[in-house]
Amino acid sequence: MKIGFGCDHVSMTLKNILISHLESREIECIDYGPYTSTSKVNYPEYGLKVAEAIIAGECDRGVLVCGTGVGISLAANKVPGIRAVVCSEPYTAKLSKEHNNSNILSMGERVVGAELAKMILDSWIEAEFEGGRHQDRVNMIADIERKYGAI
Ligand SMILES: O=C[C@H](O)[C@H](O)[C@H](O)COP(=O)(O)O
Repeated sequence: MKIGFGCDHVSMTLKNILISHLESREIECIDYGPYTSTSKVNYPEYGLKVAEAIIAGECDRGVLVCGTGVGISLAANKVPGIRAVVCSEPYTAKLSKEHNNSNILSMGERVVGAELAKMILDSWIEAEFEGGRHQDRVNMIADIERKYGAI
């Protein structure tokens, strides 16, 4: 499994901690930036980079971090086929994969501590989409994208 990472200027510390955590589990990570925290950046740019990398098949899933996890996930969700979720506890992260087939997990560096963030990430990485009735509902989300000409 290959995981793409993106963040903004307030969330590089948590991004780097999460990359090291997954690498220690021998999970391949691709960092789509930013790579320095010296200047302010705009989260939509990095949400888009990771979302497009998933759609292009460069990585299987993505992890995004900003102050709250909200802005960067909103941006990623504008890319058709992306289902990005903001989580601040492991239960929602797990169910977002099992039921909603989320392909991006987003968290807030100003919201969750590093140890909790690792737990949230682990529960999401280990979860698998259950399909069945949940596939029908995910298909209905794609129908909404189709209705508005996004796919
Ligand atoms: O949803 C947006 C994120 O939380 C951003 O990380 C946040 O808005 C950045 O704020 P500032 O530019 O004031 O550091």
